[in-house]
Amino acid sequence: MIPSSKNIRLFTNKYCSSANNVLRIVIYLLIYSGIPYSLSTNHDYGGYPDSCDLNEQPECTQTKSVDDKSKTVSNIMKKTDGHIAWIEPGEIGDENTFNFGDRILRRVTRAKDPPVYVIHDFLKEDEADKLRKHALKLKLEPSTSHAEGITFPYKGFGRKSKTTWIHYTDYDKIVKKLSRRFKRLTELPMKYIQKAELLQVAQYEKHGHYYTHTDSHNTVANRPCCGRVECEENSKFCCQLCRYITVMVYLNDVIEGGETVFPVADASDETLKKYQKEKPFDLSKHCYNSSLIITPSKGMAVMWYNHKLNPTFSGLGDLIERSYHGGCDVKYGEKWIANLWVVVDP
Ligand SMILES: O=C(O)CCC(=O)C(=O)O
Ligand SMILES: [Fe+2]
Repeated sequence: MIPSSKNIRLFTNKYCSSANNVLRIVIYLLIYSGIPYSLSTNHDYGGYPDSCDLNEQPECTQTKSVDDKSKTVSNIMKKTDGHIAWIEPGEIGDENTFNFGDRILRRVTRAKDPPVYVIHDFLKEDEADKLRKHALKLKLEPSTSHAEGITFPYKGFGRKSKTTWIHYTDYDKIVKKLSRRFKRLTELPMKYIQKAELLQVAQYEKHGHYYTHTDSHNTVANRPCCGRVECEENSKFCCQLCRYITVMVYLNDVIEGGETVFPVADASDETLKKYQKEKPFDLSKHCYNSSLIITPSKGMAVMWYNHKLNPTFSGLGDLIERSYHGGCDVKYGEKWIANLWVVVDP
């Protein structure tokens, strides 16, 4: 019998729908067994629905992709029951992709200890320009080192730049949904971005630099985190630095110099000890001995962890000793950066 088109339709409907069902079950089993995640380190964490990003509704913490990941990648802890994300760096060169609607961005591992990631084109050229223009309008003042004398050994001469600060409600107006971009990148709940320190914009002119330092330090009991309280500038006993993550974005291309360096990233214990003993923090002399050297590129973000999490993954842990870093001399041109310091209470 020659099958009529109606018969073919019935046949295909019947068998294709059961084939579809089988396929569905296989996909379901694969997803819930975690096999896709254990087979690949190149996860796409970019799939959160838009509606989930801004207001942190409880259901947003329960999206399937989050649950899948927390089942299979145990060290990526999510905000359910108070856990805070710590993104495992994997191997150098590993990358995760993010879908930002009109473009795909890649978060690439550049170091494992501390975990350092770079994200090219995190800001578009015109967005970086707008932030710089806004900072100029606000007027930049000669930089001081926060909590001088605690994290920074030079009392002033090791940092040559100017800075100003922008609240998230303002930078979100200048660069649409930038706070949401920070949230996606850090994989932290929005409240950590909104309660981060103000966004610092810094301008280095020729010969500008920032010698080796850590952005944070080990915390002490009974002192609030800076960014949570109003303090007199440099009054180191009023607050303490609790900067879990730094996200630094280059706002221009530097003609020559101005590299960001991590002198002892991934170094052996022996090298770290020697570094801490000899303190070759003067980057005008020691820039290029660093184990990780990042060349500024307009719009690129560099993200790193300054602290581990405490053993329950619910608060700030120890300072990561190898998070020493700094900015080398700008040899020609100038250098602009924006720093977001995400605060987590101990
Ligand atoms: O300028 C750089 O590359 C590093 C800046 C920095 O470490 C800071 O502002 O804390
Ligand atoms: Fe720094």
